[in-house]
Amino acid sequence: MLRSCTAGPPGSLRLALPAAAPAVRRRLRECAARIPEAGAVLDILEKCPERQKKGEFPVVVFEGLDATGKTTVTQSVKDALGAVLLRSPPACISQWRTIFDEEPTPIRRAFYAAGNYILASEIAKASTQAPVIVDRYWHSTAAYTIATETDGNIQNLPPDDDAVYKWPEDLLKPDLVLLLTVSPEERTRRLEGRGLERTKEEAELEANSLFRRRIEESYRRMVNPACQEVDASPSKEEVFKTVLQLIKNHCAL
Ligand SMILES: Nc1ncnc2c1ncn2[C@@H]1O[C@H](COP(=O)(O)OP(=O)(O)OP(=O)(O)O)[C@@H](O)[C@H]1O
Ligand SMILES: Nc1ccn([C@@H]2O[C@H](COP(=O)(O)O)[C@@H](O)[C@H]2O)c(=O)n1
Repeated sequence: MLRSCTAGPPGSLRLALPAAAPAVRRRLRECAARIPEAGAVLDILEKCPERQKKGEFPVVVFEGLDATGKTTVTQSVKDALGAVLLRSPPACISQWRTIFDEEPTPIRRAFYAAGNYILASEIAKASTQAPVIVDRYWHSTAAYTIATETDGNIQNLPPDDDAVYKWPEDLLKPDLVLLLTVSPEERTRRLEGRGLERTKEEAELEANSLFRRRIEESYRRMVNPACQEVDASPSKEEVFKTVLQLIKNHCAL
């Protein structure tokens, strides 16, 4: 039986963050008798071909804390490029999200990791037809896991060259990952302006500035692909222009 991880040695982090698809499947299988939805996610995952390949169109991922503007800018970029917009976790499993959000870390993160592998099949297919814009992918799963499984300030994060910052070898890689950042004050303004009910994790993000800093720093330490940071504090129009230019420069569109 899987137990919840507490902050502590790198071993607990390794247990929390499955490093490849076989580990994700194993973890879902282990809890499927108790959580039928884990069996349902596993069934979908097992129908996805392994080691998905990208099509000829670019794949651009947007990452960042909640309320940094991902939904807003991804929608505009999608319209401007005639792209396909996908998000993680994908729609086919998102109805089970609240169930997994209540589970101990290893099971919860196995759900999000499975979502990334299922999303990879959608990206592979869509990128043969049009550019693909993705709202959260592996970097979110990794950064939130690392931040949850460590304590205190960013000095307590695993060192820069730790394997937790590496992209899983068997997961389809995007061409570009843009990390949207805004000041904590601006983020709070946007959260308040949006006025949606907050999840437990969002409430913790609000209350705990160290947690927020660990997430952002973990994003910054991710490698191959690394995140390209974008200051998302300007107006929606300006952020959109900046992002579109970055995509055009990087992806030769
Ligand atoms: N550049 C901007 N300037 C001012 N307000 C913005 C900007 N971009 C987004 N907003 C507003 O901030 C709020 C949060 O934006 P949005 O929902 O796009 O963030 P998000 O990163 O997708 O959040 P989540 O991860 O929680 O879904 C919304 O009310 C949106 O209208
Ligand atoms: N690839 C992903 C996507 C999401 N998460 C978790 O979900 C939370 C944010 O989701 P939103 O729908 O509010 O954007 C985030 O806090 C992560 O815990 C994930 O782990 N991996």
